[in-house]
Amino acid sequence: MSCNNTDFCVSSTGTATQAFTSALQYILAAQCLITEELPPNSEVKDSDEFNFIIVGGGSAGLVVANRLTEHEKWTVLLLEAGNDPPAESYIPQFNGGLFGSTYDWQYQTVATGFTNNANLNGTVHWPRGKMLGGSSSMNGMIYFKGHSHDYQNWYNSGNKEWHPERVRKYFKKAESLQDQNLLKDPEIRDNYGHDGPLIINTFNSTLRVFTNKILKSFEEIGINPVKDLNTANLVGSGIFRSTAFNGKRGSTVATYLTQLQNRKNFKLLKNALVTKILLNDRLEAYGVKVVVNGTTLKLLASLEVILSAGTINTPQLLMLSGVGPKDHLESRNITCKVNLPGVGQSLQDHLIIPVPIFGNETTLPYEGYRPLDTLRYLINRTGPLAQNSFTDIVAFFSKNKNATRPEFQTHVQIFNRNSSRGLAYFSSIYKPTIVESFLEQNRNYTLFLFLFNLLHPESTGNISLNSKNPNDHPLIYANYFADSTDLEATAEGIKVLTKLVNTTYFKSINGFLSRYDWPVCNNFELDSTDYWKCISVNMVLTIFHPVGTSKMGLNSNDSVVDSRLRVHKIKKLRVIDASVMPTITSGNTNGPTIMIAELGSDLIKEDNSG
Ligand SMILES: Cc1cc2nc3c(=O)[nH]c(=O)nc-3n(C[C@H](O)[C@H](O)[C@H](O)COP(=O)(O)OP(=O)(O)OC[C@H]3O[C@@H](n4cnc5c(N)ncnc54)[C@H](O)[C@@H]3O)c2cc1C
Repeated sequence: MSCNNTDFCVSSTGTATQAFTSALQYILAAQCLITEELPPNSEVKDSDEFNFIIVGGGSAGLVVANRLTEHEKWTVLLLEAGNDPPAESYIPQFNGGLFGSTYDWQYQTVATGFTNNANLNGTVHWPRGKMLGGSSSMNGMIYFKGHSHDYQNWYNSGNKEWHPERVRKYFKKAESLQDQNLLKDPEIRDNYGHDGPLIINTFNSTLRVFTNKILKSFEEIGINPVKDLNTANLVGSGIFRSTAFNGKRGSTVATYLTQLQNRKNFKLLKNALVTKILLNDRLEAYGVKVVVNGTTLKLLASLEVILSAGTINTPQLLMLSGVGPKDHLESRNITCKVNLPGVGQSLQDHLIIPVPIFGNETTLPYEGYRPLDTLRYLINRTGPLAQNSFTDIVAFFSKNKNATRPEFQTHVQIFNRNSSRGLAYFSSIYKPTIVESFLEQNRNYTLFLFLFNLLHPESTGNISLNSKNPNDHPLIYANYFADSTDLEATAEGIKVLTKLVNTTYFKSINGFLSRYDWPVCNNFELDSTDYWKCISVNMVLTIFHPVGTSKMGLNSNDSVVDSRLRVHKIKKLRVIDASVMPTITSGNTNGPTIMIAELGSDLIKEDNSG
């Protein structure tokens, strides 16, 4: 249908046609308001010098860029391998829509044969954002700050900058809590910051009736609902806070970058893949080699180079630059400039096991969104598109009900009967027999999929180079369940969760646990410890929280940066991103990464204020 008035399918004297045309124009214009207008590439020439060069404009990198450019005399260049985020990044419902696209680095773990035999290719997809905002531009927008004990552990192992009280101050510096209901509660109000760039809010879920029923079920099995899990130090269940506002994602682009983009001392290059850190004979970092739209440039930093390329790319870049385990570098024909055995090691991640409870729930709303929902979103940013694609509740729990630091977490996904989404989810990950087990039950029943997660794994993995080519994906060994205590804990934790089938709500919908058809597990009794061990090993996935590959610590034999985030044995080089975590935090890692970047930026300011 053309917008010329004569071509409309109704006869009109003109007034109606004009009204329809202007409505269509309004809608077309409204889509342009979804994305942010971001700065174009700065004019930068070969050998240009800046005070600071930041590699990677993700969750951490944009925070650092924002904080360093507050110092008007410093020039700061941010180099980002990706481009501006697309519309799908801003619309919360499409949070999974960037997987496998050019905005995703599309990493896969190495197939070892020990785990993941039920997964396609025996591997786990590890998406990572390749765009401004990095993974904060494609994540689930869940906001947790970790548990105070997590930071106490960091501090106790010698990282003196990271006392839980100091960490708390930097979370608050980042935050601006905007949920008006929660702000009325003095304890919650006090637990958050109010003037920071990072807007913290709550989704207005269209599934609230159902999520309330599930929260009630959690309560019946002893996981009590609380008003705000961050304030309750992650004990209990509840609605999570989200990094989204006005119906849109609040990535570090929408929060930190939009604030800083007009500062004259800020320079930006997108589509800029850094391939090497330049080190002189005194082992000082003095710049980087970067490929921008096919042209290689050497860019110089007079004060510091800061690596914020994330848990996979930061160690990759260190190793490509000759910093890492000597034997490994030599095996890839790279001259070792600094032998740091810890680079790429100590990898931790939150694994997930999808635990399926089916039930006869017939009153769920339409799954996904319809054209009217799209209109509603374009007009006032509400409805299903303004919330993420899974439910906004989680539970933290332990085997011991009195534990004050949780061992496990679960997210909850609901798939209607005959769910095309469910089918897409299972068939993009698992081999056909697993998909069949889902389809068989989902024909008649709604699926409540509990994404069980082990919060403090003992197993560690590692990242190594496949080759010295910077475009080659590094090798990711996730090593889930390499330590058998993780498998034991996972199976026990899942059995706490499966008690949900006996709660009032799930009984009312004849809820039942369903077996995955995976031959080697079929001899085990459903819901037995052995059954869950078998399923866990064969079907384990990630909830996308890799950390630790440039771990902070005192000893350069096993850690990469000191507690001021300076790379051991090298001057003027820091790492500020999720890779510096000495141990993984409880809960989702975006908030802690932003906190690290806030605190790390102040460390840079302190160390360069002379
Ligand atoms: C799909 C998904 C869902 C998630 N859901 C949540 C959630 O709901 N809540 C939560 O708290 N956490 C979540 N996380 C985890 C969280 O987003 C990450 O922990 C956090 O974003 C890590 O931040 P970072 O700065 O370390 O890395 P990133 O944000 O990934 O940033 C790294 C940046 O560096 C760039 N880069 C890499 N290499 C180079 C190079 N050589 N040259 C130039 N640039 C480079 C990348 O393109 C990227 O922009 C999720 C993650 C993913 C991937």
